[in-house]
Amino acid sequence: MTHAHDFTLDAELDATTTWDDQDGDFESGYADDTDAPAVPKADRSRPGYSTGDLDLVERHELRRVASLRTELEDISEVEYRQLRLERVVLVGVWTGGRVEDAENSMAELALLAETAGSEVLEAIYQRRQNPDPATYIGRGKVEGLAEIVLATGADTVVCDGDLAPSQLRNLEDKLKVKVVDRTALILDIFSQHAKSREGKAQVELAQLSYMKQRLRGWGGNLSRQAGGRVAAGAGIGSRGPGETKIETDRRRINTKIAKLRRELADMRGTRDTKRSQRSDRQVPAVVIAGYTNAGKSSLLNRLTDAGVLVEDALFATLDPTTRKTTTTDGRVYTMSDTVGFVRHLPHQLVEAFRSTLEEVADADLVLHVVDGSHPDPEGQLTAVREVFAEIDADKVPELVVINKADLADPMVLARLLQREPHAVVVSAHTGEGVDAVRAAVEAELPHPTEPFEVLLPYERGDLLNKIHQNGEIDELEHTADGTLLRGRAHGGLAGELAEYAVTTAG
Ligand SMILES: Nc1nc2c(ncn2[C@@H]2O[C@H](COP(=O)(O)OP(=O)(O)OP(=O)(O)O)[C@@H](O)[C@H]2O)c(=O)[nH]1
Ligand SMILES: [Mg+2]
Repeated sequence: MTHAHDFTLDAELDATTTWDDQDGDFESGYADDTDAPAVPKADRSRPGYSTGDLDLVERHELRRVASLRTELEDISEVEYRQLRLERVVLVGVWTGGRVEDAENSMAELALLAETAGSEVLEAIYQRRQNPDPATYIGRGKVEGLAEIVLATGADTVVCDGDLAPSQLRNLEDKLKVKVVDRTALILDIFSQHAKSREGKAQVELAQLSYMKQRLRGWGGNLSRQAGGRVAAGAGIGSRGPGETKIETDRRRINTKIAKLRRELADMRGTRDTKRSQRSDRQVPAVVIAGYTNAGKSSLLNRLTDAGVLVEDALFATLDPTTRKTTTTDGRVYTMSDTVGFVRHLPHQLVEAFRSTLEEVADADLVLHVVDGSHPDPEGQLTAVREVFAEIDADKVPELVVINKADLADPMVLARLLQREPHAVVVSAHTGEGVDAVRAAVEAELPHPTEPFEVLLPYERGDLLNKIHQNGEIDELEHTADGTLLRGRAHGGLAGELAEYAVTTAG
């Protein structure tokens, strides 16, 4: 059993099955073959499910009625079709590299699927030079996959890639269940989690663009769909799907996309104004970024008591959440949470989320959080840095924070520290290392540079406050005429202080 592996996940991922083109058979990945059940454990543990062939066929028929065919109707409403994933089988194609990479990729897909609210019944991948242009996995393997779908009672197959519309359609035709790709899955998660107006608009835009590309591919399905619905006794004669309908849909999608783009441009204007106000005030901005599920929101909570939503689901954060906080010596700075990164983030999403990510490029410091307990933290660091480079955020000073120290293997932590000598090890969970992170952040914050020496009258307590919050004080003395201060401030504040400057003669 060369590729046998149980994922070390909480996921109900009981088995990995690998197909190898060389030997033609597919291999089931149960670690112990004597224990290999006829159906995956997840299914066995489900009371009321029998594995009789007839039942399977019946369940299959039921699911078919409730699957994609009926949901295509949504397109005419110019609404993104809801995936409503429930019981899924994951499928990947492993084209090269280490076995662990293939399995990490599948494990991540499993986490994504669970985040979307589905139950993972089985994960399989095939070793092959390239994905099949027609069916993603090898044509000969589709039948085997169909059997697994039937045996597990899955209602959806999720492919670990960005599939062509024709590939999705071919697989759906053969498997008789809904087939989605990684992009659709991520879009679905985004749409479930987006909360702010801007976040929602961005997700919708990305969904519409994705859908528009697929409309062409679904043309054939749309026509055939009528038969399916007639057979199911629904919508007889009430709809006439066909090319004209697709054209209408496409036009409506285009109109909606244009409208969303305009709205987003407006929202972005507001955001830029806010940001320039901040840079006028010279309040340093720290941004927490990193791979999804690394613990960014948890760390922000620890550092600022912000109460940001923390969820053991990928993409818990979709709103840029900014908090104001202070250093131990009273200087004010902001700290923002960001949306988590994923590998192979669909290109249309990178663009859609650019305004969120741009915050990283504008920051004075990035806290790059990585999950030290993940099987491949180095891979995550690299993947995130690639995105930083894409959005011109790679020039921003970066502080690597290795989180989940309480879970991580000490050997892995040591290995990471060797690679990232300036990293800080922390557990947002236990609080271990949080003070070290805070100290490191304070040390990295840009310092004000304009020296001042002023005598502030006592009625200018407001200015004194500002100096405390945004400047640095070297000397402070209370005199009969006011407060005598020496230190450094940012340009704006230094300008305000100018009128109280102490002349050397004083
Ligand atoms: N054991 C342990 N769990 C942690 C730690 N930090 C975070 N977690 C858990 O990891 C999960 C993800 O944490 P979040 O803070 O939501 O992660 P995130 O990076 O903000 O995730 P997204 O916003 O989805 O990208 C949650 O279940 C946390 O409770 C830690 O130091 N130790
Ligand atoms: Mg978060």
